[in-house]
Amino acid sequence: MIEFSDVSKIFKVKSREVKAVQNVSLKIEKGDIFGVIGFSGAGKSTLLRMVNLLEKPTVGTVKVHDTDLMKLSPKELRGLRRNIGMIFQNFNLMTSRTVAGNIAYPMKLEKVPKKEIERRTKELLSFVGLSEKAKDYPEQLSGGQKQRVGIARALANNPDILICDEATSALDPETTADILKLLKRVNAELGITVLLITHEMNVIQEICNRVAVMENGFVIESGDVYDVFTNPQHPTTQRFIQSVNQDRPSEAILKEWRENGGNHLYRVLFKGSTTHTPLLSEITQKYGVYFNILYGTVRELQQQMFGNLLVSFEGDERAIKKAISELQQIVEMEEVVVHES
Ligand SMILES: Nc1ncnc2c1ncn2[C@@H]1O[C@H](COP(=O)(O)OP(=O)(O)OP(=O)(O)O)[C@@H](O)[C@H]1O
Repeated sequence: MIEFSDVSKIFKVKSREVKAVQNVSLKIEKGDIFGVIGFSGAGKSTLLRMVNLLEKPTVGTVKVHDTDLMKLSPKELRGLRRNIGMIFQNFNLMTSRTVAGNIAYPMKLEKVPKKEIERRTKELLSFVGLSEKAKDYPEQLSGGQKQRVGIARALANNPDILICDEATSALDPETTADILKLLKRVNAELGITVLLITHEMNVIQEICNRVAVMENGFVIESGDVYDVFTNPQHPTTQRFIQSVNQDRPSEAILKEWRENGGNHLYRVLFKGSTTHTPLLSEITQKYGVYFNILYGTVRELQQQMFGNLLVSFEGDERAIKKAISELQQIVEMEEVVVHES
C-alpha cells in the first residue's frame, strides 16, 4: 500500500548537509496501524511527509498503491492527496470556522454538493462523538475534542490512508487513550490504513500492529509489534520498550535484595502458550527449589500474552542449577546482574 524503497532525504542548509532520512526501505500493508517511533530529530516527520510528497525524496522511490509518486502529474498528485487524510499534533483547525465548518471545508474544496456535505458532516460528527458541538468554535473545545474534529476533517473525503503526525503528543494520558481508541475504530470500522509517528512507546503498544524504530535517519529495527516488544534487538529499541515495560526495579532495591542473601536472580520471559502453564511451580517443585517473583508484568499485547518477570530462586545450589537449566529449555531466561555502586 505504501512502500519506501531505499529512500534518503538530504537537506542542504547553507553549505551543510542534513541527512534526515537514510536508506529507508519499509512496506506498510493495507489495514496496518503502522507506527514509526524515534527520539526528536530521528527523521520521522520527514519520512511521513514523503508519503504525500510534502517532501520529495533525494534518492529512492515512494510508492502509494503501487504508483511511484515522483511520476505523478500535478493533477494526479492532487487526487492522491485526497486519498490521504492527515492529523497533526497541534490540530491545525481554522479558528474562524465552527466545528461543522472545519469538517465541511475539505468537501467544499472538492465541490461536493451542499446537501451531501451536510449529511456527511453530521455522520462524521456522530462518528467522533461530537454531535453536540457542531456549532462551537475550536477555542471552546478541549484538546481531545479538537483532535476529534481533526480526525473527522481528515476523514471527510473518504481517504483510505490516515497519517498521524504526533497526534496525541499534546494530550494528557486519559485523552490520549480516548483518541487512540478512536483511531482503532477508524482502522477497524472504516478499513483505513493508519501510519503514525510518535516518540511514545505506549502509543505503539496500544494500537499498532507493526512498528519501525528510527535513529539518525535510519530505520534501525522494524517488525510486528509483538516480536519487537518481546525481543528487541537494538539498544535504542530496548530503551523505548523499557519506558513502558518497567521491567527492572531500581538498583537500590536490587542491592537490598542481594544483601539479604539473594543470589540467583533471573529475568524470565513468557510468550504465547508458555503463559498458560504453571512452569515455574512445576519445575521448581520437581527439584525442591523455591521461587519468588520480585518484580514484573504479565499482559496482553496484540491479542497474545506476554510475561516479563524478575524471579529469584532459593534452595540447594545444584538443584537450582538443574531447575534453571530445565526452565531454559522452555522459556527465555537471563541472569540479572546487580551493579555494585
Ligand atoms: N526543512 C528542513 N531543512 C533542514 N533540515 C531539516 C528540515 N526538516 C527537517 N530537518 C532536519 O532533519 C532531521 C530530522 O528531522 P525530523 O523533523 O524529520 O525529525 P523527527 O524525528 O520528526 O523529530 P521531531 O519529533 O523533533 O519532529 C533533523 O536534524 C532536522 O533538523
